[in-house]
Amino acid sequence: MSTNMGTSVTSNDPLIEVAGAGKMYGEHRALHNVDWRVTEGEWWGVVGPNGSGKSTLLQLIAGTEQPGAGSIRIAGREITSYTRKDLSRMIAVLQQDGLPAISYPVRDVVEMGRYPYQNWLGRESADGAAVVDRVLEELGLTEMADRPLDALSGGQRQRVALAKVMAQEPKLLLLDEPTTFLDIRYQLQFMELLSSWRQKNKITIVAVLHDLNLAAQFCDQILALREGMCVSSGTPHSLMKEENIRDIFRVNPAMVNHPDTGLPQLLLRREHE
Ligand SMILES: Nc1ncnc2c1ncn2[C@@H]1O[C@H](COP(=O)(O)OP(=O)(O)OP(=O)(O)O)[C@@H](O)[C@H]1O
Repeated sequence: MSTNMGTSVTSNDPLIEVAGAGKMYGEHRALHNVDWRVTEGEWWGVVGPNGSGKSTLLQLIAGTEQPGAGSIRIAGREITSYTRKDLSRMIAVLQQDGLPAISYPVRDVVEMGRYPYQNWLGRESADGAAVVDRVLEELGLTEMADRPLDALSGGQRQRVALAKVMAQEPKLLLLDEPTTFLDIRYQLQFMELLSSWRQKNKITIVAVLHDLNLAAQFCDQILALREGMCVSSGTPHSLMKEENIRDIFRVNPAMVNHPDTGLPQLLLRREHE
């Protein structure tokens, strides 16, 4: 197995290339024949009903599950050709409840993001402490760096989880419903933090999101799955149309344009008035 990172993407190689990917769990088909290309620097939202295969797709790209059919290529190479440590230098994953309420101090948790850069003695050659300081500062966590995680609110803990993946300095960030447990203010704050971090560091983001309005406001492109298949992909304007939403989610929507940006936003119509 090669340890050559080879993470620079040539102009022809997408950062992620999913080709004919399928995944079975026993008799259950979680994904079927998914083709998808993500170019470096893009922010994709992955949407779809419960059980449509979003998390499974993310796990294939993270390398934590193997496809039963097709292939996953990262930066032009089969994902299986990378070592686990190579992948963790390149890809960070953040789940919906990013960190459990344990008694570890904030700084220690953020430092864990530096693990992929440490040797077997737990030391790293680059100045990891400076990276951790900078990330704590950027996310407004410096004041609470010594507080234990279990003394923070869920929203603050999710900010620490974001700090930990930022300290990892990935090229690609995979997020699985990261705003699920956040109130609307923290949801927006979380997405804005991601957005400015992405602009500064030119990273690529793939985020599974249930909130279509947030997806439309922040993502460049959206991929929609239904019953394990890719049913639509494109810009928020092209995807967020009444007929698409009705078809994918089986609800009756009304679309409006955001008054600030003109981006499509969705209102739900009640079935019975
Ligand atoms: N480890 C597993 N073992 C068996 N079945 C699984 C496993 N993981 C997922 N599945 C099944 O595969 C299908 C797709 O699941 P997945 O979690 O990818 O969907 P999802 O779109 O992320 O759903 P949600 O929006 O509810 O989180 C579901 O029917 C699920 O029950």
